[in-house]
Amino acid sequence: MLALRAASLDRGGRRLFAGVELRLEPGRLYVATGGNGAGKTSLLKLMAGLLEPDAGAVEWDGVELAEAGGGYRGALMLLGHKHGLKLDLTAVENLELAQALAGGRPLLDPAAACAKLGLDEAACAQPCRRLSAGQLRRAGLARLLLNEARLWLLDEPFANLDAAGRATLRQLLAEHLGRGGTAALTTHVEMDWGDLAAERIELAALAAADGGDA
Ligand SMILES: Nc1ncnc2c1ncn2[C@@H]1O[C@H](COP(=O)(O)OP(=O)(O)OP(=O)(O)O)[C@@H](O)[C@H]1O
Repeated sequence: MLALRAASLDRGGRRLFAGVELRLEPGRLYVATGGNGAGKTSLLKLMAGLLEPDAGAVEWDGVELAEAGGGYRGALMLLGHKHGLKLDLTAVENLELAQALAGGRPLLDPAAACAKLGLDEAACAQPCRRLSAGQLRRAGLARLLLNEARLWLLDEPFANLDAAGRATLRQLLAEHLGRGGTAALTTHVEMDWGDLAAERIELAALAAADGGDA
């Protein structure tokens, strides 16, 4: 389980939040919301161990991320707001590479993962530079299906997706939570989370609770 303990984060000379206590429980979805520059991506990077807290701690199963090392990387699937695909490779080739590099137990083969994200064979067989923005997003999200990961951290995963793509992603999230996984994501899309029972993390509220500059 990931936990922020009295965590503070400054960026660009500005305090984004301070003293945040947060536990990401198994089977739960957390949705970070806030305007541009509010700190949503920074919060995910802090959770991923890509940024260090300026005060307090971020822990995985009770161990600070800096110490948790490979155990944490194997449990984590982080998808940034960029698609992260190599444009000269096909979607399947990208996924083969991602699966080989990932730490967790393999779950699904890359072609099947592409198909589950609604990419047809023609889309999967051409270099990613020829795909549309929504197709690129789908190919990037297919990485969620490749390897077992207890914690998904997803930055703007609904961006560029049409209604069918959004429904697919919701289904993937529901299946992940149903397996006891945890997910935290950022979004600008207002949606009814329904059965997913998302818990909101409102960046403005975190900042207001602290207030002031770094
Ligand atoms: N590499 C960086 N160096 C310094 N400051 C940064 C850096 N990246 C982001 N910031 C600052 O951190 C603050 C939060 O940025 P962040 O990207 O976390 O916001 P966000 O809520 O994800 O925004 P958006 O909705 O626009 O994606 C902003 O004030 C931004 O200028």
